[in-house]
Amino acid sequence: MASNEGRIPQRFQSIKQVIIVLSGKGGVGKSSVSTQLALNIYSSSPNVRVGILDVDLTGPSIPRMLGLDGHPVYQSSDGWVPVFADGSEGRMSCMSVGFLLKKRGDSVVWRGPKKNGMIRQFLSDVRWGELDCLIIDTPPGTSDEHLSLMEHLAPVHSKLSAVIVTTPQAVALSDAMKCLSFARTVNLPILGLIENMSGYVCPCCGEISNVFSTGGGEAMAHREGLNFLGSLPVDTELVTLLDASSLNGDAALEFRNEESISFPLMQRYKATSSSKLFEAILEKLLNLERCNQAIG
Ligand SMILES: Nc1ncnc2c1ncn2[C@@H]1O[C@H](COP(=O)(O)OP(=O)(O)OP(=O)(O)O)[C@@H](O)[C@H]1O
Ligand code: SF4
Repeated sequence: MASNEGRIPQRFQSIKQVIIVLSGKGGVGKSSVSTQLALNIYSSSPNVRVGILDVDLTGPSIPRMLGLDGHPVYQSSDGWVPVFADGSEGRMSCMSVGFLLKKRGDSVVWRGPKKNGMIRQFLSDVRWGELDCLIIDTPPGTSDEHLSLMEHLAPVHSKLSAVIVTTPQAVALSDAMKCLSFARTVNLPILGLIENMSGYVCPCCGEISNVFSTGGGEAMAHREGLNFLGSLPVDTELVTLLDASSLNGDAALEFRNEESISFPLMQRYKATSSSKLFEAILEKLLNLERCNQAIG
């Protein structure tokens, strides 16, 4: 796998901010938080340009969540052209190993060096152009992918930081602590922590009930001196939305035609209660000064 490592600084020169989304445990909602972060940043201003790089090599889900499954990636003489979200007028772009697999469901079984090569190639070869923010969705835990990202990005980008996603349960919190420890070890500033699947939004009346424990993420943030960015309840509307985005063929067309206005995913997302809650999270993020972000 050829890569052009020397191009990484030049590629990242035109990207104002890079946010790495981390979680200690799988399935806590890291990819859906990455997707929501991108959608909220996109809609925060009419000229904002946002990219998502999905480096969850063994379980890429961003193309599915953005409704971009199966889109081809073009290789130009100057590198890979990212995939643009339908109707986003080129303001939301995405790159994922999911676009490079022959079919959805194919798995990537790679050892460390090959994974590192892929990440290096993503960082050096994707033509993001000017971006206000690049969000990087990572695999759960802290592994080759995270080390590789830090090795290549920390020396070239001064606005590199992370968001940690956890659920409130003890097992997820204990894994989130490992992420925090990783971030501290590699001097990665943490913007804050989001507690996902915290309570349940009733689809009938919108009331939030605490089915499982809640508040564990907030308590951990306070204990560790992190910014607590907010809680997101289990939201069936959000699941329906992200699952519908993954439809292919006729079903997807039918879904898209219901909302013929540009960027149908965004229209649907804005109607969910998660979107309102995430607006507050973004507000907090935007207000954070970088000097308050660094920890440890
Ligand atoms: N707040 C939420 N309410 C309801 N469903 C959610 C919520 N957050 C995530 N989900 C759903 O839970 C599932 C797992 O979420 P997601 O893929 O974002 O997790 P993940 O941490 O990225 O997982 P992994 O890294 O292990 O692939 C998805 O089907 C997603 O739609
Ligand atoms: S939250 Fe309770 S009261 Fe509200 S609709 Fe659901 S079941 Fe009924």
